Amino acid sequence: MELQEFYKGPRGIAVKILNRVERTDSYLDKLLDIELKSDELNELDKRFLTELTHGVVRWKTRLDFIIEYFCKNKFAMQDPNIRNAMRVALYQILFLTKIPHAADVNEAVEFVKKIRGQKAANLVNAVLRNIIRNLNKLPTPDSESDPIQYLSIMYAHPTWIVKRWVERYGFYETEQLLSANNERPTVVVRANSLKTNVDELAKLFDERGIKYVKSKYLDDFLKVGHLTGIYNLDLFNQGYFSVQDESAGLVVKLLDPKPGETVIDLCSAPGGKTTYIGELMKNEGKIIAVDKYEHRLNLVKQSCERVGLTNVEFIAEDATAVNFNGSADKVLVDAPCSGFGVIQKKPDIKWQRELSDIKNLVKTQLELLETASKLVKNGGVIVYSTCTIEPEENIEVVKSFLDKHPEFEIEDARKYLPSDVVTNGGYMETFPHKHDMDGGFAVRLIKVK
Ligand SMILES: C[S@@+](CC[C@H](N)C(=O)[O-])C[C@H]1O[C@@H](n2cnc3c(N)ncnc32)[C@H](O)[C@@H]1O
Repeated sequence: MELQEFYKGPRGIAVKILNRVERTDSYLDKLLDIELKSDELNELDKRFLTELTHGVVRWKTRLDFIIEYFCKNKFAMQDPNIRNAMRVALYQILFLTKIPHAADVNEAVEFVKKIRGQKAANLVNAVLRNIIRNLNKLPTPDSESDPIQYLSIMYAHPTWIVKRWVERYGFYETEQLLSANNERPTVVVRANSLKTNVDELAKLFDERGIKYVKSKYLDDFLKVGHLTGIYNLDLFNQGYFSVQDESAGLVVKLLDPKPGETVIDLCSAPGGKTTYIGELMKNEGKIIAVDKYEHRLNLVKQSCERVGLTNVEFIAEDATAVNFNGSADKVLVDAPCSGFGVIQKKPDIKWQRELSDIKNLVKTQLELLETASKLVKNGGVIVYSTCTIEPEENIEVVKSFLDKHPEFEIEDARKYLPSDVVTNGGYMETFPHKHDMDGGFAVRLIKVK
């Protein structure tokens, strides 16, 4: 029998995806997307598959710590199929408590028996049943002797990140941040003002039985909870709304695009901010959407079409290499970054990034700002933003840029944004544990001469 034949159903496919994430550093969502597009699973199973893969990646080292303890340190040496089948089972035992534990164990045992034989299945069975018997006395690392290791395991984040955050925020705030990062992400949508308004969209959601609350930060945003299948809704396909986190929406509010202006979006794909910019400009004026990768720029094109924007030009180009002068009113640099503000949505990021990535990204971020400085007119505005909370990629980049460019200065973000997302330095900083949205950074720079 081909190995592929074993990876059936949501649990089997989850193991296949998790094996590949571990082996190849592939992005979880890309692998998941392939499976979600196939007809092999029904809607319910697709949701379950997403829950299992995200859940296991989110809690990986916590799950491993428990299994390793009950495996008497033989877990790490097991074949990836066995390890991931056990993680999938333990994730269900700990976090999806509606499913009877016996079913979680049986599925894992049967899968391992087929793929690795009876002896391996016996080990899986014995360990998982032992864990179930000891659910009220699971092992925990000692928080006193090694607080970093404690947080790192209990909240499943790499030690090097935890260490950085404890140094920056202290133990208790780091614990809150790590805990918020492990929440299931909330889906937030933005009403498309070209086609509807937030009250009408709310009514349309009511008619479809979709629950929501209004965003407390943005008038045109609704938070719809943990809804899956949002992209399949008729209203989405008809362009009535886009899915966008509030932190991303706030970046566009800070840019404050107006009808008739010329706005350049230097890192535009997949287009969440481009479309919001276009909606606020009421489809009047010009937007130039740039991205380094043609295939990603196509996503921006599709989104613009879906929401009904007709004033967007698309340029697939490395924005650090373009050498042209411009006279844009506004330039958005939504830079590639480490993504540590979006760990809720992309839990694999925390395991894939290394400290050296941050240093390499800073170079590109500064180069992008350099390009932006040439494209914006006197009196014009650059907004520099990221979806990370790492100062090296945020305010430190801005400081380096301003040292070299005295013709720019920071304009206080309070003029555009609610004050609780603005720091004393006048720039936006958001955090999952403080604002219940993605972590992010944005600063508004004016070219004063
Ligand atoms: C954070 S994402 C942008 C998200 C987008 N603004 C949105 O709101 O949907 C960063 C984007 O920058 C693009 N990018 C990376 N390096 C670039 C470069 N040198 N020039 C232009 N685009 C670049 C990536 O392809 C990626 O699409």
